[in-house]
Amino acid sequence: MPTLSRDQASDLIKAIPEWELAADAKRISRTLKCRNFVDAVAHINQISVLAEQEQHHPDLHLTGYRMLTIELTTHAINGLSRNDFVVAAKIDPLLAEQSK
Ligand SMILES: C[C@H](O)[C@H](O)[C@H]1CNC2=NC(N)=NC(=O)C2=N1
Repeated sequence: MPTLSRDQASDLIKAIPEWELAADAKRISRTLKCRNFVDAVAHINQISVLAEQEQHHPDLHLTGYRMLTIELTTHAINGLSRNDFVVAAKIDPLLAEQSK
């Protein structure tokens, strides 16, 4: 699984504008404020089903009771692969009604 260069990552992230590329170009993340705690946990559960289907698993951080941060990196290569962008694009519709 090839590691994406910073240039490749900067290009791919244009297709998923809610996501941010880390300064070290090793991960992408999206943070959103959910309606409430139960909604945030529901999103985590939806994402878990997708992650199992894709066999690619994000780091999920639920902080401040309803702030959900989703981080994607490919642990096997300690960097970004195409898979991270594929899974991010599939997560977005699950979060469609949430604010940033
Ligand atoms: C065998 C299995 O597919 C691998 O261990 C997968 C599981 N999910 C994974 N998820 C992420 N984000 N990175 C990985 O390297 C990874 N490896």
